[in-house]
Amino acid sequence: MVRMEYTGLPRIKHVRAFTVRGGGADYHDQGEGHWIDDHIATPMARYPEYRQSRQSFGINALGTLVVEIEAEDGTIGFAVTTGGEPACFLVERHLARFLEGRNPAEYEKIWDQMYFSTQYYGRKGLVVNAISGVDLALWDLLGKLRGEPVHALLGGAVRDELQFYATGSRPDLAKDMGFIGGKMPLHHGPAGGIEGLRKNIAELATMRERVGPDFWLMLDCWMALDVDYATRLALAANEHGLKWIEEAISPDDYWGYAALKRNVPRGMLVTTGEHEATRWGFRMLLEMDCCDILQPDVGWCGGMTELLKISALADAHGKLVVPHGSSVYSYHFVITRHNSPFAEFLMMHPASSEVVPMFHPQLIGEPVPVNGRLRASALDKPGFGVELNRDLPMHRPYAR
Ligand SMILES: C[C@H](O)[C@H](O)CC(=O)C(=O)O
Ligand SMILES: [Mg+2]
Repeated sequence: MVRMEYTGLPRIKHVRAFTVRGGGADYHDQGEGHWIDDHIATPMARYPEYRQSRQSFGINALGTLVVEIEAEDGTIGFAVTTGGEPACFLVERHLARFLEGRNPAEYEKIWDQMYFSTQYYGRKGLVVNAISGVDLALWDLLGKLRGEPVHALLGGAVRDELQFYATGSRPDLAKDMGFIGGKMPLHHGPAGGIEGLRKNIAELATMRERVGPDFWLMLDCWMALDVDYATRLALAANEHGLKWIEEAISPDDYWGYAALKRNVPRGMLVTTGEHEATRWGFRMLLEMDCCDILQPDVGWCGGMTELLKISALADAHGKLVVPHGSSVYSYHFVITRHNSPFAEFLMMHPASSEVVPMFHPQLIGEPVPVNGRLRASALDKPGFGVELNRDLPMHRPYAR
């Protein structure tokens, strides 16, 4: 039997990896005075010298990774994620071999080979960020080659628009801008003692007064707490209608999350997953009943190929998947899934007072919510529908 070339797509010619600094996919890499680096509770706050600023302990040490995949006909797919120079090494010196010369439609096999070839030193963190970047660039290329948006490749939109909640320092302003809720960073952790706990609750109470009884308010704890502190915070915050408590403890402490989920007041949601990776990591969260909403970051969890598996697993467990940040990579997913009913929008304006594109200045044509919403038709462009801002100074440290 003659086996037909089933896609007619040009093969992959070249994979390239670059670093770029200043916001964008490494959204913590912001200038001074930004709300995202203003005394936010972290696991490093146990050391007073690292308490005021997350940049002081290197939250922005990596910078952005840009992956470009060029096909033989000159079409280029690209993606951005966090990873910087070490991720460039991984992409150019290890992962590129699984793509060059291949058919871009073979994303399952390519993912499998990237993951299992790095498993002896990878599995989570930086290596999976790099795999995610390559995977997203591949989906972008596939969409561009087929002339279809990624959401169409995923099965198509299941609703006409996306609805967003906003993460930032001013949920009250987010409400005026039409968002459905506001997630604030927690400012004090266990090192701040009872005084800090009271300040956390006072901030929440002030915001509740400003936004009224119905607007969603959430707290992002960025892995800073222990189960006892998180439980006390949740109980006190319940009086002020906290909708969810996010990433309260270490992502490795599945047992702690299971305990926290049992401890929080009925109706309050426990969310986590932005620093979790792959179907196996999320399986732990699901089977140990760690949370109510999974929040994979599309650029960190293994990319779109892996997110589809994570979301199917979550669906079978009756759980929602609301990806962390990740801009267009998240929007193209959320619009296609019933168990992803709304999306996050990270307010990257330094004072959270204006809507600016989440990955500014790296993407050209990055859509932003208007009145807290985005029409599905705004995503109707080939691939992820954005272009790379080539005016930025990009560096290719491991060119081959
Ligand atoms: C605000 C949080 O500390 C973090 O910077 C962002 C995040 O975890 C989220 O958007 O979720
Ligand atoms: Mg978070």
